[in-house]
Amino acid sequence: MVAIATDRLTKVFPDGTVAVDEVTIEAASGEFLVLLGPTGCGKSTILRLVAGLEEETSGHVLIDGQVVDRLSAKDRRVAMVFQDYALYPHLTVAQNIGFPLRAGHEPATGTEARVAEVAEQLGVTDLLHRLPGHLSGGQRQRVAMARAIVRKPQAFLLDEPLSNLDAGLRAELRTDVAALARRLGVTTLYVTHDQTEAMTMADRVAVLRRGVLQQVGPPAEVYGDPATLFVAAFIGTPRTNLLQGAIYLEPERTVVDLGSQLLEIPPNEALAGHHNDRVTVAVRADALRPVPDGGGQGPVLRGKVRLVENLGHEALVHLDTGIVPTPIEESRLEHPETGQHLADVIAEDPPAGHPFRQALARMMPHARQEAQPATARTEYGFYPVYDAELADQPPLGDVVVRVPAPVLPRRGESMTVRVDVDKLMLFDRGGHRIRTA
Ligand SMILES: Nc1ncnc2c1ncn2[C@@H]1O[C@H](COP(=O)(O)OP(=O)(O)OP(=O)(O)O)[C@@H](O)[C@H]1O
Repeated sequence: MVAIATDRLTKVFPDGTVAVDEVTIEAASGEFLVLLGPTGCGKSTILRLVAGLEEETSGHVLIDGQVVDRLSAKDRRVAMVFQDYALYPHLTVAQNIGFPLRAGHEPATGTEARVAEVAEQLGVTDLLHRLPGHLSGGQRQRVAMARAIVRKPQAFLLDEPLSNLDAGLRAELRTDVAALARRLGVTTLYVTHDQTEAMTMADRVAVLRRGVLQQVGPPAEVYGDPATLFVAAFIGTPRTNLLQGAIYLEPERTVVDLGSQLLEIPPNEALAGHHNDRVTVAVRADALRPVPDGGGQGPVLRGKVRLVENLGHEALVHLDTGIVPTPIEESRLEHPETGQHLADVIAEDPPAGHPFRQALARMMPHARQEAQPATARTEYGFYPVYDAELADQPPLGDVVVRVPAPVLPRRGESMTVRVDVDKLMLFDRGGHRIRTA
C-alpha cells in the first residue's frame, strides 16, 4: 500500500473562495486518516484534489512519494466513495460492483470471481441479483464500497459515506468500514463533520477550519491536548466551556480572573510573559465536579442552575456563573451539533423576533431572564468583552457540568463545582494554546 500526502496544497476557486489553504498532511501507508471540520472547511475539496477531480491552485498531491499533479483521475488509482452512493439504478448489484472492471476492459473471466470476493467482504453476497432501488441505504452504501474496492485501489477516499443513514445504521457501518479498510490495509482518507465518527474510526484526525489545517493527531491527542481554541471548541461533547478571563501573576499566587469569579491556578513558568493578558480558559465538563455548597478547599466555580438536561444515567447541568463565554465566531452551519441543544438554539439562533425563538421562549419562559453582561466584580477588575454583533442578547455565563443521576439539582438552586486545574487549558487572544505542561 502507499502513502498519500499533500504539500502546501491550495485551492482558490474562480470566485476568490480559498477552499484549501496551504494544507500539508500525510496519511502513512495503510493509515486511516480522518479529515474533520465544519461545513465548508474544505474537506471535500482536499479529497477531490487528491482524486484528481479538481486542479490545485498551488502545492502538490503525492501518492507513494511521487508528485501526481499531472496524472488524470483515472491514472491515480484511488477509489472515491461519495455520500450519495451513485449506483447505476438499472444495473444489478453484481453489475454495479463489476462495472469498474468492465470499464477498465479487464478479462470477463476474472470479473465474476472478483465480484464474488468483494461481495463476500462487504456482506452483500445475497443481494447480487437485486437492483439498487430494492436495497436499504446501508446496503447501498456497502455496494458502493464494494464497487470502490473491486479494482484494488492504492487508496480509498471516502466523502461522508455514512451521512445519509440513520443513527443506528451509521454506528454499525462505521465499525464495518474502519474494520474493512484495516483488513485490506488500504490507506484511507475519510471526510466527516461528525466528531464521533472521527474519534471512533481514525488512526489520526486532521482538524480543518476555513481551509486551514489546525491540528493532526490521534483522537486522544486532539481531544486531550488541542492546539487551538477552535479544536478545543469543536471536539468534545458536551461542548467545551470557553470562558473569558485574564491572568494575574503575583508573587504568592497565580490567578485567572473570570470577571465575576477568581480561579487560582498552579504557578507555571510558561505563564511568565502573560501577566495581565486576556485569555480563554477552556474547561471540559469532565474537569468539573459538583461539591457540597461552600466547596471547602481548592479552586471552585459557583453558579445557579439554569437548565438540567437529563440524559438518564447523568445530566448536563447548565450553570449561570456570570462568566462571559468566548465567542468562537462560527455560525451554526459551521457547527451542526449545536442545534441539538435547546438552550443553545435560544442563545444563538435564530434572531430575537423570529417565531421559532418566541415559541421556544414560551416553552422555557425563564431561559434568558437574567441575561446580563458580566462586569468586573473582583479585586483585579477584569472586564470581559461582550461582542453584541455575535449574539442579539448578552450571553449567559453558562458552564456545563456533568452530574450523575439520580440526585439531580433543580433549576434556580446554587451549585459549587470543584475545578480540576490540571485539566484547564489556556488560549491566547489569537486562539493559540498557552502550554502549561
Ligand atoms: N466550485 C466551487 N466554486 C466556488 N466555491 C466552492 C466550490 N466548491 C466549493 N466551494 C467553496 O469552498 C469551500 C470548501 O468547500 P468544501 O465542499 O470543500 O467544504 P466541506 O468541508 O467539504 O463542506 P461539507 O461538509 O459541507 O461538504 C466552501 O466555502 C465552498 O462554498
